[in-house]
Amino acid sequence: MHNEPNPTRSPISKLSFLKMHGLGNDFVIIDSRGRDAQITPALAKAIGDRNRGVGFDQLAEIRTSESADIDLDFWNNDGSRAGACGNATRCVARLMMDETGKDTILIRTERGLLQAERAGTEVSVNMGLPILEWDQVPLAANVDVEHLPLAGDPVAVGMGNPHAVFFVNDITDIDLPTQGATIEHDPLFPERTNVEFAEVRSRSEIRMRVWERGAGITLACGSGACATVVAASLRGLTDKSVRMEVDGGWLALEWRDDGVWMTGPTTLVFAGEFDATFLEQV
Ligand SMILES: N[C@H](CCC[C@H](N)C(=O)O)C(=O)O
Repeated sequence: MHNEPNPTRSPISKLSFLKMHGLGNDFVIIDSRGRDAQITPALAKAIGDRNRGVGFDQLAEIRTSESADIDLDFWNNDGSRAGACGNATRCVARLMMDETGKDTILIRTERGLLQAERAGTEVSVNMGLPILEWDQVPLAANVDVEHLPLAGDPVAVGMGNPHAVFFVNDITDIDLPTQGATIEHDPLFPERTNVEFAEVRSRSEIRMRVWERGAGITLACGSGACATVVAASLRGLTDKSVRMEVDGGWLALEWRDDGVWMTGPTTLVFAGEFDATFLEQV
């Protein structure tokens, strides 16, 4: 009997990973440098299952880069791709800083080249300039991004992924699962959307809660925090530099001429290895 490899099966027999989080926004990080991409939608979904896999808000796959320190791809736990993920970018930047000893890391993501820097015990990343053209967010219709024609008068902001930011008087007064899921799937957003609710506490402080496209409620969302400071500043509600309290802690945000900078903590939780029997079932 021949022991031919089964072409329908993943050729991966063991898969090492790291679990990290930034403000409780949690990630599985897989290093695929020097080899072909290993993550498929089915594998992302299986790993992302909190009962049968490990669970994560996003999976980040590190790839060899020709133009930066690394390339980075993001997956949601429903198996869909995300064009941007600020907190995972900060987490992976921390790994690369520890690995190389450098204080500045260049990371190429789907939205372009991002620069991350050591900021004391924290990590800052420039998430790039906000996208405010309706077809680039993207939206399904040519409407005013600063006042979307939806109940609650949200602002649309693209950060390499779509966001709808709602300003509310009282953050405790929102039904996040119901409103989040409804807005995520509103036909105005052809690629669905991440949804942020923001209570402006002062010109320099915002309380924000998030419903993420493809992941649901999370304790923090870096690109969502960036979108929120842009929206608040466009509406004249805050300055361009704010402290933001999310469910998982605090981020510092600053919309500068070269992009939206976000600073916050990163935590390495553990290193693990997916077993061959788990991978074979995917
Ligand atoms: N947690 C991420 C955002 C994930 C966005 C993802 N849910 C999408 O489909 O765009 C962050 O820190 O920016």
